[in-house]
Amino acid sequence: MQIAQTASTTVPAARITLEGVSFSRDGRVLIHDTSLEVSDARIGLVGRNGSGKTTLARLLAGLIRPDSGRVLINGVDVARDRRAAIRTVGILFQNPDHQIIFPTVDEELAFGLRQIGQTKQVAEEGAQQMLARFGKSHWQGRAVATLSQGQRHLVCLMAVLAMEPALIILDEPFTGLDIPTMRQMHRYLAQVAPSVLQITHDPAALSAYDRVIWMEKGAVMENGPAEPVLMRYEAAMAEAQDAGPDILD
Ligand SMILES: Nc1ncnc2c1ncn2[C@@H]1O[C@H](COP(=O)(O)OP(=O)(O)OP(=O)(O)O)[C@@H](O)[C@H]1O
Repeated sequence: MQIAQTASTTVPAARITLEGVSFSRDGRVLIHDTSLEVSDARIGLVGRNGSGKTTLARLLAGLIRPDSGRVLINGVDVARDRRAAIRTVGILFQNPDHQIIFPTVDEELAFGLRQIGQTKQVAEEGAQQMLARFGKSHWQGRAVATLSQGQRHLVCLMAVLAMEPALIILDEPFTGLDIPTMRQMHRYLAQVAPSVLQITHDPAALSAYDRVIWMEKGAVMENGPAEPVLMRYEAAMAEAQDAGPDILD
């Protein structure tokens, strides 16, 4: 088991288990009978457009329920035990506006903490602490609508981190950010997140990762140490560049 060095403590990596997971929509199989057992601090998820990465991420977060099989994170069946799941897995989407539901920054941060059972007062204090930790105490009471896209990403990240999940899933959440902002986001994550699973189309973003899972057509094509898997993935993508998209349609 890999260990993540965070700013405050040493936390074991989350245990991710898929047992014969299948998922279909509109009569199409999007994830085919997939089994997996991994426990690493930094995991990359790569694959062509439509290969099933976001669907797998949503299954891992318990946002959708498998038609058959189970998804367990640290032993929590995330689709069935939603209460435990929101303490265990956090997910960051590409577009912060799909995630933020409250008008002000601190309401947004406190909401997640209320969801995990904290009282209003404790949740509000937790929101303030999170803002202070990121040097953003002056965002207290700030309207989300007045923040830039990068700043909204940071709000989403803080909201997820405040809940201290064992696993944070990033579904291309930094697309469209400028390079310094993206680097800053990664620095924050490196300091605080125990386990991260990142979906990306940029293999360079995964160079320091422990493991890479490569999806093809709704199944795991490869799952292993980052460097050799990325090498084979990049070689396959270079070869396939004229072969048309890998979509399940
Ligand atoms: N709600 C849905 N109903 C029907 N089909 C869907 C649904 N969501 C996704 N799909 C299909 O499932 C397949 C996998 O989609 P998914 O979003 O998981 O791929 P992805 O690997 O994340 O792709 P990308 O790299 O383009 O983001 C695609 O063919 C997509 O059209």
